[in-house]
Amino acid sequence: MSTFTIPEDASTVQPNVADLNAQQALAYHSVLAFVNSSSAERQNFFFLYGHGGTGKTFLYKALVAHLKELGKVVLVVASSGIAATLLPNASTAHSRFKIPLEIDHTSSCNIRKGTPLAQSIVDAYLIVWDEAPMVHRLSFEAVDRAFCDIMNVPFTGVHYKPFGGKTVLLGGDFRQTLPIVPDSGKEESVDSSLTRSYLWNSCMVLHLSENMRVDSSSANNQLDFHGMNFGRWTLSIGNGTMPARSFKENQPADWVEIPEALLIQTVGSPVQTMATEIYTDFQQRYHNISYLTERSIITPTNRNVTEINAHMLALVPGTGRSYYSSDTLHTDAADSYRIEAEYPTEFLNGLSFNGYPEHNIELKVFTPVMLLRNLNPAIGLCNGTRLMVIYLGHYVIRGIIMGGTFSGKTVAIPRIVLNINDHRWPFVLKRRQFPVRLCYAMTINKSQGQTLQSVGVYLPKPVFSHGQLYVAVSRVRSASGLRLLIINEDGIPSKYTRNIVYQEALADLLDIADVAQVCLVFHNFLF
Ligand SMILES: Nc1ncnc2c1ncn2[C@@H]1O[C@H](COP(=O)(O)OP(=O)(O)OP(=O)(O)O)[C@@H](O)[C@H]1O
Repeated sequence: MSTFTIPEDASTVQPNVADLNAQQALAYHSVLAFVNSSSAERQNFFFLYGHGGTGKTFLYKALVAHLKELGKVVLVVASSGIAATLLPNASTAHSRFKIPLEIDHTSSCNIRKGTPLAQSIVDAYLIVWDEAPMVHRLSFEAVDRAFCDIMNVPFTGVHYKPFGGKTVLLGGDFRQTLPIVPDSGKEESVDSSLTRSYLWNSCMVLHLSENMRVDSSSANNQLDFHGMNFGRWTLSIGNGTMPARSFKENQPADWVEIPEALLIQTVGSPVQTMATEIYTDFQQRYHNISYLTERSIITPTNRNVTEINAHMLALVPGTGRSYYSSDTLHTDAADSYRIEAEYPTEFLNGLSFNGYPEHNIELKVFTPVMLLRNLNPAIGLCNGTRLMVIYLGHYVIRGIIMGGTFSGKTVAIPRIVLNINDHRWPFVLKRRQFPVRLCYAMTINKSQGQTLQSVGVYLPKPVFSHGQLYVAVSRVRSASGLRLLIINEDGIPSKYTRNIVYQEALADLLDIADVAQVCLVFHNFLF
């Protein structure tokens, strides 16, 4: 596939300790010092806390590279597939640690002692887990129970050690999206946060605050965004400190004004305007993998993602290929004949589910697609991996991975059977389909963790959950790469949009400066 120019991707750069800034170096040495310490009081549970772009991923990579060089076993996981593709040899935490999907206060992971997986945990010198705030606290507690069991450490009492004494470095940013708790509100969301777990009491927080993504020397970033530079402006959205107002009585005052310099004024169709703004010169560049890798339109809902993708697909020259799924239902109900008769195949074909492929997928060569399942993390095929399609076969689709540590690799995607268990229906839908969807546009939640050159934030409706606006505006290095298109409920372009920040989710980190100081004291003591 040498005819394609593979984009230079920052995520493939291998950082080492000399590249770290002062805060990163402090965190790096602190973890290593505590890991190496033989003290009974040895700290073994860390949280690397820093807002988007402070170089958490960069730091994990430096740590992992150093320990691998010393021949140590390091397990690297991330809460989402896309975050896993940005780290070396990482997989999702759920697949690696066999965390149950249905989880409660007594759950443990499905890891049996004596198995190779259990042994890899025993052997691990360090366990790194990125984007931790996205996962429900019960998942960490299940991992804690499982590790205690594997390490023969009592789960309660004075001899208890978090994670059975294994050194665990979690990281992420509580300003970004929290765990998705279906049909729930703010309280459940905040309660699901890691900071509400008993584990949090034993955690040492390491703090990064210097934004390495936003290029502070760029003139664009020095522009005045409501009295702030671009980096501070994005952070004030994340912190919820940007002045906000309400437009209706009895509604929270969480509508913020977006600076004119970042706004797109629509002319005609909003989707077309957004597409033209972000996919400039598309007719000449639709097949250029660098061009596709470095840009995306992001929006809160799948409905708008589908609308934009369909618009972009129509602009790609040539005829495409349609792939239809084979859909069957499975039920254990006594009256299964009645259920099968009530939900014929045509009905099943018409069902759409978040995170699953459609019955009918239309693709063309050169279109970007996102993988919807962890097919093989070892070769970069994770839920969230982006690929540019280069071959549309009957049994297989081939594509080139866009971004992440496997950028530029050619891979094959097979059809698989997906079991879709949605509480709205009295059956499990078995859909045999290629687990992909077009990704000229993606949801804000899917974009978390990515660094892009050009991002269009399409808001025909405002965001609906904590951290989404912050994730959306903090994907770029420079203000010049960010454009927002906001439509109000009267269908008119607007400069106001909602910024939902659950202060309760951030409150547990207010004393962070003190914790960082404690870390510094230990660091000075140990060196
Ligand atoms: N010390 C450094 N020197 C040079 N570049 C750096 C350094 N630290 C981070 N970067 C670069 O800054 C950008 C953001 O870093 P990174 O992705 O590690 O941040 P993050 O904290 O993981 O962000 P997010 O929370 O949004 O995932 C990347 O392009 C990375 O290569």
